Amino acid sequence: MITVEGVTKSYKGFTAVDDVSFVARSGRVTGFLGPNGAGKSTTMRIMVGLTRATAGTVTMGGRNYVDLPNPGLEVGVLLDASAQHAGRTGREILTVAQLYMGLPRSRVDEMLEVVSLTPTEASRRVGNYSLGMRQRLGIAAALIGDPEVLILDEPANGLDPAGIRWMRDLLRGYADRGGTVLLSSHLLHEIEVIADDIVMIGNGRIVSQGSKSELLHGAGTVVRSADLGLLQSALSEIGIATTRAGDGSLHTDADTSLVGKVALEAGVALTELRTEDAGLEDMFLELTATSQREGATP
Ligand SMILES: Nc1ncnc2c1ncn2[C@@H]1O[C@H](COP(=O)(O)OP(=O)(O)OP(=O)(O)O)[C@@H](O)[C@H]1O
Repeated sequence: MITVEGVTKSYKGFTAVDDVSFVARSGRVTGFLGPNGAGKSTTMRIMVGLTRATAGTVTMGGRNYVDLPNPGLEVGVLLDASAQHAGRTGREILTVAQLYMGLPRSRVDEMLEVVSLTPTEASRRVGNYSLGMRQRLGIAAALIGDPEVLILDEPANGLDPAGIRWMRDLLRGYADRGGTVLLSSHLLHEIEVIADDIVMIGNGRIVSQGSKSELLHGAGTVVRSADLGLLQSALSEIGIATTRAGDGSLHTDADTSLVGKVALEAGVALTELRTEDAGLEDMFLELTATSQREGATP
């Protein structure tokens, strides 16, 4: 579990992270979402002691990262896949981590296999790796100590579709075995597919957080019928506004039970009645509108 409490980071009068608090729970994948410059990387750097917070604390399993005696055994970190020594081979980088953490030598080959780097690739210098290969190596280095917590900044960057699917399955399995995964992304679809919980940040402040189902649920009702005109007027008589979508369905903010009742009383047979899920993209653009460079209107 990661507990972030009141974390603030100011740079000469500019507040990059402003009183951020959230919990990433064990057994769950927590997606940390926000537009460019929102403060995701700064918050993650603070978590692992690379940037000093102006205020606030971050603990993992109750302790500060900097106080962990052998941090790689407890927290796996991938902040910047290109930050590895370009002159070392992939195998050397994992071997350094293995020696440093006091792990058996066999862990290196195990990890290369987990991230699908071939022996030939592992013997090439990292400076010649593609971005996707660096991400794979970075994930291997994060996982090598079999930690309980994973902190990954944009891990899907540079991965091909098969690589993204592989990473998704890997992180899902990791969380299902009780691990805590915090991953930042601005790839909304990725977060929508993989995350159990979502923390959204804009301009350094948390704008929304909760389980994915809570956040994306309850945006109104979608209804279909051969007689939508009659239903529309029955709803409008009791003050419920509706809109017709291009696909022929009717949308309203009222909840499904009320719409169903009105339809029954009006004698309108429905072919579909369901809660409308808010799309993550719409929600993201709306909640982070003030920090979007391109404005909020899609
Ligand atoms: N060392 C620093 N000095 C001054 N400002 C900084 C420093 N580090 C980060 N910032 C600023 O803090 C803000 C948050 O940056 P951060 O890298 O945390 O954003 P991010 O959400 O990770 O963005 P991205 O999705 O683009 O990676 C930005 O405005 C950035 O310019």
